[in-house]
Amino acid sequence: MRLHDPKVTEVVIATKNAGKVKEFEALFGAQGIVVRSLRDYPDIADIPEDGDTFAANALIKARAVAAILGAPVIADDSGLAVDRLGGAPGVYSARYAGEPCDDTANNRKLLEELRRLGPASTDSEGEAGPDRGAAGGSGEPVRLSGAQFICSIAFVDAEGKQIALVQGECPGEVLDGPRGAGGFGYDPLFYVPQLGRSMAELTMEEKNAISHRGQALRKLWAELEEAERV
Ligand SMILES: O=P(O)(O)OP(=O)(O)OP(=O)(O)OC[C@H]1O[C@@H](n2cnc3c(O)ncnc32)[C@H](O)[C@@H]1O
Ligand SMILES: [Mg+2]
Repeated sequence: MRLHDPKVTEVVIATKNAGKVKEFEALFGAQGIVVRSLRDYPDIADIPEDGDTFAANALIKARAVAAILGAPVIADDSGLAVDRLGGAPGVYSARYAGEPCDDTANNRKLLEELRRLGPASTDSEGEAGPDRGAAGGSGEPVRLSGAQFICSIAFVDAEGKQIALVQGECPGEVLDGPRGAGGFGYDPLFYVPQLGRSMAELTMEEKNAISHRGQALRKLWAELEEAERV
């Protein structure tokens, strides 16, 4: 990938999330691009994320940091949309259990909310199959609901003008308890049916190959390459 300008060797990503930074480092590192994040700029205050959508929040973060640094900036706004919770926690994923953001508390709240609804059954979602919502003694993990990880990535120039805005999605299911020690956030509760493992049981490469973030970033690369061609 050439990020807009082939001479670019470094990108700024408007995130404080260490898990996101590691994933972006792996994704951009493969292109020889160094990632800077807000962890390198500790004086930049928290940016209010008051948009209604992931896309709006990604743009808010990218523009706020571009204005401070006077440089092009990428931002990622992402989260989990759970079918049986009507798409919650959605844009509130980071503060689902309140502020400050606490992954363990968020995961606990997600399990509480789903258990409150009772067992997943074949009726509520219409798509439940024999291995959903019941362990059935088959060794299959218990899944409480279908869900999607969603990631919007915004790229703005130094003046805050939108260069690209893309979104990636990753479908899966919410487990009834955590599995695995990798990843971050909701990964231990997010089961990837086609791999038979939770997101937290995947290597970084496996996660980036299928994740909402990996997909969004590949769309961004494709858009920028297309823009350079015309
Ligand atoms: O705003 P920044 O500084 O980027 O960091 P953040 O952690 O607040 O990020 P968001 O506002 O985008 O909120 C995303 C929430 O969704 C969760 N999340 C996003 N991507 C995830 C992933 O790949 N795996 C697990 N959880 C994820 C994450 O843990 C947060 O709770
Ligand atoms: Mg945030």
